[in-house]
Amino acid sequence: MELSLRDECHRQITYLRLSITDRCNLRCFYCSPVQDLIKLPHADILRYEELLHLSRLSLRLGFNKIRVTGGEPLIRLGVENFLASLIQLPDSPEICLTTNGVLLAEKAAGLWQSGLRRLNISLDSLQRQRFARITGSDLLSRVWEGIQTVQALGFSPIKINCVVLRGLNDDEILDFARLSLEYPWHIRFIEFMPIGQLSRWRQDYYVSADDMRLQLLQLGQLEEIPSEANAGPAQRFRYPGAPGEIGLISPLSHHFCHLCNRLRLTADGRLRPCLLGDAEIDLKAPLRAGADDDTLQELIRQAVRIKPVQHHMDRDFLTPCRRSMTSIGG
Ligand SMILES: Nc1nc2c(ncn2[C@@H]2O[C@H](COP(=O)(O)OP(=O)(O)OP(=O)(O)O)[C@@H](O)[C@H]2O)c(=O)[nH]1
Ligand SMILES: C[S@@+](CC[C@H](N)C(=O)[O-])C[C@H]1O[C@@H](n2cnc3c(N)ncnc32)[C@H](O)[C@@H]1O
Ligand code: SF4
Ligand code: SF4
Repeated sequence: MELSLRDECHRQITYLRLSITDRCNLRCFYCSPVQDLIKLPHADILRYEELLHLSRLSLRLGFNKIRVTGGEPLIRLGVENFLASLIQLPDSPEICLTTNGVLLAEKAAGLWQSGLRRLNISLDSLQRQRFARITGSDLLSRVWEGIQTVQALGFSPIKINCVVLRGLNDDEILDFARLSLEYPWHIRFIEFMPIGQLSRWRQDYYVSADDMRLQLLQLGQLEEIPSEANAGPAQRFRYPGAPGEIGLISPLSHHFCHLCNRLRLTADGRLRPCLLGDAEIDLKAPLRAGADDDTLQELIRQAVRIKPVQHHMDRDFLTPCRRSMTSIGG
């Protein structure tokens, strides 16, 4: 059994993100393309047993963390059983879910029973009408109810992801930050990235993590929290005495590519070495053609070998990647 996978830059690759559907029950402004994409035919989406097989092979190669995402992962039927199967895989990988929270209240008990504990929830406004404008649906109260339900059940950590958009929600940074004074949640502010050919990206919407930090300092000093093993890309802080944390995710202004530890599997079974690059390795075709485990593992190693040193986007030089965020999974 191999113990670890390192790429050409000596980065240890341990974290696999699985997009289990390209479908979503929201149409977030910063994520959905300007015109509807053709949905992947069901037959093109990896079945749960295929996802489990590829996860098992990845864990044998040294991966130890798997995040289930989408589209919206909670709209896929049977997601609770799938999570339970992932959690029971050998070597107890860390299993996490990223969701928009719309179905959390009704699914929370089932998710808890599956063994899932780690939840990242997207929430871009605490104001009802604004939430509706950003996501296309008037569902803030349902998401809030979902967050309160998972908090009461004991899920931990609960991370709230907020993509900050100038003129749309950047005046709510302090309202979000205050949640870290009241709850043990990690409130994470994310820079808007140009993803997908039909993205609504415009420079004017972009707010840098440095600007977010300046606003955050109005509420108090920010104590830096050192990163843990397996941590994601957030720089972490805490207001003195607060039960929760603040995170800044700055893919454009201060990228974290030198620390990158991840691969992504798209809903249709392509392994992406980088979120912001278009290179992909098809695992679905060989898997369905009956490729043996060695062949599939060699393809995973190949994705690690071609991982770019870093992305090449910045605010002034943008090369939006072609695929939309919903089929990559964030
Ligand atoms: N450019 C870039 N952005 C990323 C990467 N990973 C996460 N992000 C951004 O951070 C957002 C939040 O990601 P999550 O799904 O919550 O996962 P995570 O940040 O890895 O979460 P933790 O493991 O809990 O820290 C994503 O939607 C992206 O916007 C990455 O590898 N590269
Ligand atoms: C694609 S969604 C998938 C999971 C789930 N539907 C959700 O919203 O949490 C995963 C993450 O991607 C983030 N995201 C989507 N488009 C983005 C963009 N253009 N720039 C930065 N983050 C983005 C969302 O905020 C969300 O936290
Ligand atoms: S995939 Fe997530 S971020 Fe994208 S539209 Fe759906 S809920 Fe919003
Ligand atoms: S942009 Fe690519 S290389 Fe950089 S952190 Fe994200 S996935 Fe990793």
